[in-house]
Amino acid sequence: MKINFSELEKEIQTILNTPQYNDHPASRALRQLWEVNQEQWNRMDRLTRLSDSYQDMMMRREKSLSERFDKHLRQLEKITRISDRYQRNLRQLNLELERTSLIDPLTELPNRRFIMKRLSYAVEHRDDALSEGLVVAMIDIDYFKKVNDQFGHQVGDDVLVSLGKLMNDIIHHYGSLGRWGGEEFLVILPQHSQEKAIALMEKVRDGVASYHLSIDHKSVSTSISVGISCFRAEDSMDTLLSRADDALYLAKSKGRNCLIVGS
Ligand SMILES: Nc1nc2c(ncn2[C@@H]2O[C@H](COP(=O)(O)OP(=O)(O)OP(=O)(O)O)[C@@H](O)[C@H]2O)c(=O)[nH]1
Repeated sequence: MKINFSELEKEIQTILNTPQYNDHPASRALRQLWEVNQEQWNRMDRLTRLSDSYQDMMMRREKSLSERFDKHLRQLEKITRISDRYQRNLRQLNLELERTSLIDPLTELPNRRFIMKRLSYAVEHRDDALSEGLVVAMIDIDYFKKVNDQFGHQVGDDVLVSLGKLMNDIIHHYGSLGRWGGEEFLVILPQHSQEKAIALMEKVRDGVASYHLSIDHKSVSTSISVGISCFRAEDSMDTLLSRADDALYLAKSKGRNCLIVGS
């Protein structure tokens, strides 16, 4: 049988409030039972409220912890993004720095430092057993001072850029061209016989001699002198280069617009 507690409570309350039952022997016991019951209800109620407020507190705490965790996570993501961007910029700057330390800013060809590195590599890694060896060619533009004097330094710069490109277009399939300094260039041909090197440099010399650069309705033409040096077993980088330099000097003294092989 299902007990209706609310009805039962009302019934007991009525009995306890009826004066004529006050002296009834069961009245005292019933009143005590009623008070114990009320006390237990109150305790239950306190426990339930305590448990509710404990759960509320835990939920608030969990919420605040999770909010703090999310905030830290967002900060961490922001720092990671900044650090990634910083590292990308740093890498870019390093690449730029490396590029500017090795590339001539005017002609955009390898500069003297870079071409020396390449020559040092070519000397170290040459194979003396091969029939064709390492050849260098030193190039100097003839009477370049006159170009500057006649047309101005800016036109002189344009001539250096154009000739650098023209010569590089011919040479880059076979070796490397770099700006040695001023109006001088250096060519490295890692695997060339003397004849092949002469033929190639003759093509370069001829290309420059027939080239006319037109600037402001003026035609600027130039020529180059070339000193060639082929690597010998007893050579160092210095002796190889100084033989090319001596050959260039001879080419200049022979009237320019020609090439000489160093002996
Ligand atoms: N426009 C310009 N001129 C330069 C640059 N570097 C060097 N020069 C010029 O190149 C000229 C070299 O002159 P010289 O050494 O007398 O040689 P040259 O007039 O070419 O005569 P030879 O070499 O004897 O045929 C100088 O006038 C330098 O100012 C440059 O980057 N730009």
